[in-house]
Amino acid sequence: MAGSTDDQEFCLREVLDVFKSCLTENKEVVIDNYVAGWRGLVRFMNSLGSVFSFISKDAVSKIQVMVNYRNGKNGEQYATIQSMVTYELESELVDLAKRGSFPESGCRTLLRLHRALRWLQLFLERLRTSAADSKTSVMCADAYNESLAQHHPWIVRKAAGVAFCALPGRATFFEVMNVGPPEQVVAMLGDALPLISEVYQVTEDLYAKHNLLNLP
Ligand SMILES: CCCCCCCCCCCCC/C=C/[C@@H](O)[C@H](COP(=O)(O)O)NC(=O)CCCCCCCCCCCCCCC
Repeated sequence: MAGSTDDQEFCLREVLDVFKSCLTENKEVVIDNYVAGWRGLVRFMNSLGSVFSFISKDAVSKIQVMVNYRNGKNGEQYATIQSMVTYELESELVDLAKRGSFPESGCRTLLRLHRALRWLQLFLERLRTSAADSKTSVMCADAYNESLAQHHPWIVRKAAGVAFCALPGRATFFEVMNVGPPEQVVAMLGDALPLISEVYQVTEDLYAKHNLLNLP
């Protein structure tokens, strides 16, 4: 990703721009860009401290599964989420009801990231509309409870709750984003959110159409 390979130069705008570039003209979601977006987010999360490492480890391993498919012999089939779904379903490479021969199918792996994208969308929307004295930990927990938490067992929810308490306050959080003064952060979020939401919705509709929203 141009310009954001160095932690010092990290800017969240560039990361969110990558999500903007995910959608092709005919509304397909490009996996390389989707995965690059997640990489940038993970880098941002790592810069917030090591309490988040259990979260980033899981995200990194899912990102790696997708990268391996892209680099594998059927890489072309994994160019977009749409082509992946078609390919994996037609070739019967997905465990549909319970985990079996394909515990790391592209479809189920991407579904985990997709659910996390819903968390991101809700969290960024809260950040965007928050007052200067709002608590990031509360915004993050609310977004999580409304989305990802519903798919996580108690122990993961508990650990996530502990990690959220370690989030820096809104002012510091905005500084780490490295986008500029708070008004600029808010404006940047306003630009980025509709596109992130669109990527989310296109994926959600595709998964719903193929009955893949509950893949084990
Ligand atoms: C900045 C604060 C970061 C808060 C992150 C909120 C998300 C909390 C997720 C907690 C996940 C705990 C780790 C374990 C997950 C897995 O059990 C679970 C299920 O996987 P399985 O079916 O293979 O077993 N995995 C998942 O649900 C995928 C989780 C992926 C999480 C990616 C989070 C990346 C966060 C990027 C933060 C960027 C913030 C930018 C805001 C300006």
